[in-house]
Amino acid sequence: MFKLPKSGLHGKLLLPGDKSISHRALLIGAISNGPTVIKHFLRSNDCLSTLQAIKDLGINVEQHNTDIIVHGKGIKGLQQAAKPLDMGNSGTTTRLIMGLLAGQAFASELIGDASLQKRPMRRVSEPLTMMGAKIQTTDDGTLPVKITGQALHGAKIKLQIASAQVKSALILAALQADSPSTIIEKLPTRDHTEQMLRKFGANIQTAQDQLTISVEPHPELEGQTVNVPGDISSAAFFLVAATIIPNSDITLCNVNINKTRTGILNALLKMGANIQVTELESQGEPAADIRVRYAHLFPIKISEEDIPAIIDELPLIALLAACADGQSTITGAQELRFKETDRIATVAQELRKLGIQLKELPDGLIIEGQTAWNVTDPVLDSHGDHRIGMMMAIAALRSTDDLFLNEPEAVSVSYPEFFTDLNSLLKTRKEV
Ligand SMILES: O=C(O)C1=C[C@@H](OP(=O)(O)O)[C@@H](O)[C@H](O)C1
Ligand SMILES: C=C(OP(=O)(O)O)C(=O)O
Repeated sequence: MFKLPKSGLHGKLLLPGDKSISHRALLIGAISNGPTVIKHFLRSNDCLSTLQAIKDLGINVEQHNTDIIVHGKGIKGLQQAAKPLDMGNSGTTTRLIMGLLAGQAFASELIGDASLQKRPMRRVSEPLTMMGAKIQTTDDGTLPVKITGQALHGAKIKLQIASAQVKSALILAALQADSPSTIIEKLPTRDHTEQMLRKFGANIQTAQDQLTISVEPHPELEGQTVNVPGDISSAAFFLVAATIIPNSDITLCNVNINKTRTGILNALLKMGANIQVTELESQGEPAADIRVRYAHLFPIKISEEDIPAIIDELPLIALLAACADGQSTITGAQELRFKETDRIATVAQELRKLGIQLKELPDGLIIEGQTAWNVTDPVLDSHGDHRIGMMMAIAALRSTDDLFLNEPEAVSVSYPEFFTDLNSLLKTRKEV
């Protein structure tokens, strides 16, 4: 159990690399010709699952701390793995690799940890079947998944849920099909796969509606250098911490500000947060330094069309709402129930321990702001979910009680240095 610190935040922080971009750089590097150099790669457990998977598929990888060189062998260069591929805790690895392996000339099996074994995989296997894929899940639609690689055909597929993982799996399969494919999203989701594949030489068009994606098969993908910007989903914990802890003033450096990811900035600004974004020159995805200071907060309404750009930050929105001046609502977020934990349930359960009043909806939460935080249980729990653990560590900074966190090590899934970085921002304040 970990005793949680209390203080305001000051100083500067360089965020670790973006998780979504790190996964994609490994996978796309593996199926490209020649070396791909990944700079500022995120060495978290989830990305290391992807790294191990491509090694198991016969790809040589050089590792120099956060610089990685992937020696890609082209789209037909992967080899059958000698054993089931272990996806660990990573939904992104699993779903993207399902699309990649569906069109290969060999069979694969995917396994994962207890949390990942509960997560739905038919959302990927069913649309892939429309391209001719042969994928078997358990009767519950979960891992282990068996993929018998097939010759795939192009298809027009309309997605039923807004998911970048599902979209990316279909794009990776469509690259291997016998004719062009069209994928139509329900709502625009993060577009790192499309952006990166274009950079590597693929012909992928996104229509003006931002929903319709056309994929030409069999591109000549050439290895590239990928500069991974800082992860806005990791920066979000400190954006929120500095906003809710009086006297805080921090600058988060080199944070990715891809518009499909900046829902947290938009929400903070709507709530009255004190944020300055200074865009940096960048050779890859856009990045910025973000200064944030303590502010008085107003309530917010988050609804379905807002969700994709803020999906992983919704637990933090619940915390912000608890500090705001009135009642906030999150709706249209049923996808939260299919993450590492059911994040509607775990957010409600954990924030209630601090005395925060909230109501669970099937697809979201109603949160009462500025109710007295009367701690009813000082032992908080990550439930093995990195984002819940980090959100509760930030919530604990607002409470005057001594609080503890169970399973703090879950943070390593996306942010192994989280507590070190948090402590550095707290220590800086003492020196001021
Ligand atoms: O494509 C990605 O890298 C991700 C997409 C999102 O999942 P969904 O596609 O299930 O919304 C997000 O929650 C996850 O952390 C990363
Ligand atoms: C949902 C997440 O990741 P994944 O789906 O890759 O497990 C996350 O990082 O919050």
